[in-house]
Amino acid sequence: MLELQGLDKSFGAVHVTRNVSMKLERGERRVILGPNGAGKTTLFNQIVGELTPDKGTIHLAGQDVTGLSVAGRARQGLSRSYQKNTLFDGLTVEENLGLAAAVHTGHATRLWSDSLAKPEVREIVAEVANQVNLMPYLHAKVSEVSYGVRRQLEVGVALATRPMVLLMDEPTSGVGPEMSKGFHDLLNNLPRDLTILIIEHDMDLAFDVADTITVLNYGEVVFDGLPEAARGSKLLKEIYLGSWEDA
Ligand SMILES: Nc1ncnc2c1ncn2[C@@H]1O[C@H](COP(=O)(O)OP(=O)(O)OP(=O)(O)O)[C@@H](O)[C@H]1O
Repeated sequence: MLELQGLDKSFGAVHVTRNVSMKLERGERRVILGPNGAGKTTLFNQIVGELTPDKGTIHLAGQDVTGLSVAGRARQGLSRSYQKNTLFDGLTVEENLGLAAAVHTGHATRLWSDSLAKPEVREIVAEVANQVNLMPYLHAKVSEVSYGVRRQLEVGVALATRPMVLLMDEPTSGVGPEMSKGFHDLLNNLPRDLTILIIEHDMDLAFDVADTITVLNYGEVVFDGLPEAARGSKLLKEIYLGSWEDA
């Protein structure tokens, strides 16, 4: 579903991504782990289209999307859940989901209340609100909901574009252990045919939600395999200086 081949990226003399390749099958949930500075975010930005790789290709459902913009990739089914604040604070949760769905379905018009009334848009909003447990908050303004609900909504907005592949950059950063657990449950309850790639440095999340794990170190893939194998890997213990055993 998503295939990266030989992605290479340098900033001046700093070689940040080194010949990174991986393949995600449909429905696979893969977590990319790595210590600070390993190049995770730089890799993520190449996949979503915010950075152009110096070398290598990105294929989505068999199509080469390496030359496409962020929006072009989104149209092909690659959606990103933003950590950055991309929600409309003055609008309700329902309106935020509706706008994403309206843009995706081509129903976005100047009079956006009309867009939100379209049956196709309403259907997506209801489906996504259920998937990410937002039903109780639909009519609340984003500015009034908790940080945790905002994070759920960010995932919901990404899902409202009906992606084939969902990318997330450190989805539980900044949330406490309880909320983090709720987020793990949310991820585990998403449709099984959705392919998910998560960049993370929290090993708990990786072991809880991942089917497969890739570990980056100094921009290079040093592990690619099943979570059980990752747990037993000496190399990974070294990279994480013992913290691995606490995972
Ligand atoms: N635009 C840039 N210009 C120069 N160097 C950069 C740029 N972006 C990233 N780097 C460098 O590339 C390296 C990898 O950074 P990156 O943010 O991709 O790592 P990371 O694994 O996501 O780290 P973290 O977990 O701390 O977010 C770092 O040494 C960083 O300083």
